[in-house]
Amino acid sequence: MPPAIQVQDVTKRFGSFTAVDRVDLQIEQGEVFGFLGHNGAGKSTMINMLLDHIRPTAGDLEVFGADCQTDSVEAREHMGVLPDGYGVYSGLTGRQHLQFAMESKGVDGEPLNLLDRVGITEAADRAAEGYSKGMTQRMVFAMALVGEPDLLILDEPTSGLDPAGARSMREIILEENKRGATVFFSSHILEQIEAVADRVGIMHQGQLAAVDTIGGLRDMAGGETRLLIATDKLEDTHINAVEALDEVDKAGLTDEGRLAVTCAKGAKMDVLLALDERGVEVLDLTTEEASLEDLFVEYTRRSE
Ligand SMILES: Nc1ncnc2c1ncn2[C@@H]1O[C@H](COP(=O)(O)OP(=O)(O)OP(=O)(O)O)[C@@H](O)[C@H]1O
Repeated sequence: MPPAIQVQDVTKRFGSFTAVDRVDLQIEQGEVFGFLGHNGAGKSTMINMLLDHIRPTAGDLEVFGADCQTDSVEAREHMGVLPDGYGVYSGLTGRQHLQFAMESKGVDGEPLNLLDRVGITEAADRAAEGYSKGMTQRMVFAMALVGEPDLLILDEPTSGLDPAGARSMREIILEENKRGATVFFSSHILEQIEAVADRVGIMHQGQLAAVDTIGGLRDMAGGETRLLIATDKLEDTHINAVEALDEVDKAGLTDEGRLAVTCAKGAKMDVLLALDERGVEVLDLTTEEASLEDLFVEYTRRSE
């Protein structure tokens, strides 16, 4: 079984500027893969090479075993694509856009079913150029779903969507994955990726800074955790004592007067004991795992 996406040593230069720098990436069939990076990190450039809209300066890209450049027609047959910034056809309704997508893929079906799935049935017979940004995004997503593609390539799929729209998009992504589709989607909205992705790749300045599961990234980032502790009393000596513990990175007071401690995951008990020994009673304790946002900042900082 070939991988859904195989990228080997790919570089893309625009003049003297390197937009993608020696990237290797393999995505297995059935994965939901989140492609994360700041503006300008190289995400769309990678996607455009998969679609053969631009050619790599060096390296190879394959989709389901088909070379994206020399065998681009076959590669494209596997894909349903939601591009970044789709230009609608003037004068065509939403329904006609779907009909057009079906004809180009040689697929029979009822456009309304897909428009219904993305929640814009009522606008089906209005000209799409009058759609709002979110409605256009939903329509283009419906076009990507035509023909149950093996691979969904979604470039910033939630851009322009309200929170309900973003949630429904995530639900559809998971449904598509359940029926067997591999999903590759780019975003700089971390929670979107955290909510659905099996694995995450972090692009930074054209390079793939890290690829792993969210759990794996957390472990690699040191497995730190943040404790928020409400106590009956708290003096500087208590805070200093906690901060002096081996596996504690920092300890300080929050605006609400709680003790905030960043420490290794296993150090929680040491912190509580240190407080107990000094007669400080713990009234409440919450633990926060590092968010994907923290990991992202950590990785991009490290690869600079
Ligand atoms: N055709 C082009 N000519 C010159 N430079 C380009 C071209 N296309 C992209 N770039 C540059 O390559 C870099 C990567 O751009 P890319 O669009 O891939 O980023 P991105 O990660 O998709 O960003 P965003 O999140 O803003 O969409 C940017 O610095 C961009 O200016």
